[in-house]
Amino acid sequence: MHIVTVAEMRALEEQADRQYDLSSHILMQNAGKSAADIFEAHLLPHHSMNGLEVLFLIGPGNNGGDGLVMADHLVEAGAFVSLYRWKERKLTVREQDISEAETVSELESVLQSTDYIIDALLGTGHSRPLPDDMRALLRRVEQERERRASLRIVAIDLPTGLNPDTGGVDPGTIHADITITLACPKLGFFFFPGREYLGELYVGDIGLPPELENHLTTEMLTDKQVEDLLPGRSLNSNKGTFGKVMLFCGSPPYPGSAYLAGTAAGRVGAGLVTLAVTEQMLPVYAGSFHEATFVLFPPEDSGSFQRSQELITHLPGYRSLLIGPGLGQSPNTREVILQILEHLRNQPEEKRPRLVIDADGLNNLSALEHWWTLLPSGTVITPHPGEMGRLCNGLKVSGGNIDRLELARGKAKEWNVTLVLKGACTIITDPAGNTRINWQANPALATAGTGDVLAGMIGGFLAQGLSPFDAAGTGVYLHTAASELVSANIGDAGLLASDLLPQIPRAMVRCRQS
Ligand SMILES: NC(=O)C1=CN([C@@H]2O[C@H](COP(=O)(O)OP(=O)(O)OC[C@H]3O[C@@H](n4cnc5c(N)ncnc54)[C@H](O)[C@@H]3O)[C@@H](O)[C@H]2O)[C@@H](O)CC1
Ligand SMILES: Nc1ncnc2c1ncn2[C@@H]1O[C@H](COP(=O)(O)OP(=O)(O)O)[C@@H](O)[C@H]1O
Ligand SMILES: [K+]
Repeated sequence: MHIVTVAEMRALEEQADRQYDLSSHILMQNAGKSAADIFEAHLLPHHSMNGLEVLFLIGPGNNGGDGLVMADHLVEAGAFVSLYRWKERKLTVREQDISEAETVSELESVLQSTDYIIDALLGTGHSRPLPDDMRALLRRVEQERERRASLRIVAIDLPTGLNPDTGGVDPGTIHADITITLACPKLGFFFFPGREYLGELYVGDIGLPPELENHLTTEMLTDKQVEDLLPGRSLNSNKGTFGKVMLFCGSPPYPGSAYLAGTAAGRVGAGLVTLAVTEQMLPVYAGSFHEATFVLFPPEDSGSFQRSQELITHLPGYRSLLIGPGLGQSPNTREVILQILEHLRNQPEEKRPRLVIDADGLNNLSALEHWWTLLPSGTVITPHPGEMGRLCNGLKVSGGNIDRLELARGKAKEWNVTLVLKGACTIITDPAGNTRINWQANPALATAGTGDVLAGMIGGFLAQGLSPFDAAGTGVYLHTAASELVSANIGDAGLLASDLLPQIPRAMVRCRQS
């Protein structure tokens, strides 16, 4: 599903008119019908439209027009609809226009009884700050919701005052419980603070021919897309079919990282997981990770060449290699990484394992000038904002605002990598600028070790033959989907990274069933 800027959305609408005779009027009819259908489906199975009280706040432009069409459909389906036209200060209740003098008190009484308020004030045409009286109206709606927890607010296309290009919000913008956006999600939905204002997001089809979107390169990850990307599982398969993953991860202070990443690689379906560990570390893993095999690695005080050669000797036959989680930072470790990278660069592409570098793999590299020139092509890197900052010479990288999109795109191209810029609404972008953004945000994931799980999942998908961009997108999406399954039981705090592991296969099943 493509994500659009306002300019792209307008261009799509213009092209639909020019090439397919889909006038603005037709698109609006489709938009209003689609919003009504989504609203009705959302109500079921607990509520029906019959007798439901719905108040529409209607703005001066096409967003208001969408609201009017939607209102007609709701009336037909049996709802009690009131319309408040903001510009004209005019209220219509059950088809009766309320006289101007009484509008204010009547609006107040409708507000106090309505089940739903539909925000069709402004959509993508919002420019300039919201006028005071519109802010006051929205504030009154917000107060009413605070008073009455059952009141629900539905935004059409977007919550009024949210900037669809940047995710900025006007001080008057209120949180929607549901946003029914039209045709495509808007770029600003994936950035903060806007992301917090949308509630549940639905996308309404307005009948734009899909081929109009062919040139768009930014997508929202969806169940359907990930389902299509998941590797097939033929009946006649063996562990070789699903690829082997090698991990160079974990060190005495951080033993759990290798376990979390390795198990995650297995949980996404990789055929075999091997940990390259020192003899000192072996007992830690042998007791907890029964399925793994091990490459015994010389200890850190032996020469880096001896260490890297041990791993390199075992690499043939491995389809992916994960370097980094829990590795620690030291000159020796950095040397080992550099020698492994040199070996991979000198291998023909079809023979070498696909590489994922995370955490201390990145931290070790970021100390070097032009570190990216050392990477083999097709590498995936998975920095969180702090690691990204280090990779960018100490730049301060934001947790979630729009700046991070341009940064990610620019750096994926400059560094020639598939870049996973982690955090709420993780961005995945490749050197050609293709971008996928994860809509899911879950604060339960903000805990140590969840990044190790993600890196392992991506390694596991690479081993199964997915391209770097697809493996990264699939891993990111299922990682949050697994966290949602955990959160369904425990809420949004208290998740341990290891809780994700058994939920990963369930997240894949859910994706396939959706
Ligand atoms: N044009 C089309 O073909 C389609 C448009 N659609 C709908 O149309 C919306 C965009 O329509 P518009 O371009 O008319 O934009 P809006 O309906 O968002 O608002 C534009 C109107 O609001 C006024 N306005 C802008 N900023 C304001 C502010 N701060 N305070 C008060 N008034 C302000 C403008 O002067 C203009 O009259 C979309 O969000 C979507 O809901 C959909 O129906 C799909 C098809
Ligand atoms: N609020 C959030 N919403 C969605 N995902 C999140 C959120 N906070 C953290 N994450 C995800 O959790 C993981 C944390 O990884 P990272 O910061 O590398 O931690 P660690 O190195 O301790 O494992 C990343 O995949 C990140 O995208
Ligand atoms: K709106």
